[in-house]
Amino acid sequence: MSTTNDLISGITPHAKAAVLSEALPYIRRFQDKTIVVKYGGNAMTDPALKLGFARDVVLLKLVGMNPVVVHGGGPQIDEVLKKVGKQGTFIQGMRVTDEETMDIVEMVLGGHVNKEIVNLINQAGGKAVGLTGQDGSFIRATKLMMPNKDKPDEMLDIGLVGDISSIDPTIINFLDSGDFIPVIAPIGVGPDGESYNINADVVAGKLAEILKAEKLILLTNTPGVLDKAGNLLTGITPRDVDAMIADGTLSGGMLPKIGSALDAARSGVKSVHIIDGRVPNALLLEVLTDDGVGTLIKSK
Ligand SMILES: Nc1ncnc2c1ncn2[C@@H]1O[C@H](COP(=O)(O)OP(=O)(O)O)[C@@H](O)[C@H]1O
Ligand SMILES: CC(=O)N[C@@H](CCC(=O)OP(=O)(O)O)C(=O)O
Repeated sequence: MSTTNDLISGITPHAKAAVLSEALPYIRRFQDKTIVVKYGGNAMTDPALKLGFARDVVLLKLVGMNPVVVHGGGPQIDEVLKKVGKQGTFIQGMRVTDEETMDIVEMVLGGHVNKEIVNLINQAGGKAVGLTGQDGSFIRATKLMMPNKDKPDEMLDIGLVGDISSIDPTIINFLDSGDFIPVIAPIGVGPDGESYNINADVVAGKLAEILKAEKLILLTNTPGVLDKAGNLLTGITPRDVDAMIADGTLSGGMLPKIGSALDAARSGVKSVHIIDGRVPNALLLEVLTDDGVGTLIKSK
């Protein structure tokens, strides 16, 4: 994987200055605005990319925006499940979560992955604070009952998976105003204090809505949303999404992602993007340059 230094080594000083200058209108436009960034587990594979992501987040904070990071970690959970002889099972993009799996989810997401991102952001010069929805009970959830898409009047029980009932933004606003960068693991707390596993795209979408975010950016491991032939779609509407779900073009982890992205766009988040987290500095490209990357999710 090439580093930022490799990428810019052949560029003239004038071209570098031009890129910085191009960022100015975006820095002004997004001053004090909240940008919710979902960092998917599939985009977290390469150490140089992870460091680059952390640097991008810190840069956005230092130029006056309020980045809020929500992370996933599906593949990282699968790795630990495998070590204990369990196989991850998903229904419509949601992990079937029994008690043992939930313990592993808390350990991997709330522990290892969360602290790694916090540490990387801090190493890059930011002040990150890691949270799960258990902290201050800020993400409340109840057990999700999922409609069976083959039998519409039947509900599926997929274990300790949470349906968000409320998000209290107080702690996030408090951290933002203190120049901290919140880093959130997608775990909710139930009425009796129990933990629920929630898809990270769903948490990011709902949080963007509640925080009245300017942008929601979902970083994943594809160039964006792809059509049937595998070509990148630079923009999609709700009608496109319905058609692509019906004909199976959208499947697996893309289902909760696209659903959350659409909900956020319809609830007033000004721009919602699904972008390729494997591209170095993807976040900066999306926020600070004229060249949007990935797919823009339109509200209508
Ligand atoms: N039409 C589509 N366009 C792009 N990706 C798709 C599509 N349909 C299904 N996918 C799958 O969705 C995956 C991204 O979701 P997911 O695995 O949950 O990633 P993340 O960890 O980033 O949330 C892609 O790697 C791809 O396999
Ligand atoms: C209910 C559910 O599916 N939870 C997800 C939470 C992590 C996640 O969403 O990770 P990615 O963003 O990397 O896919 C899971 O257990 O995998």
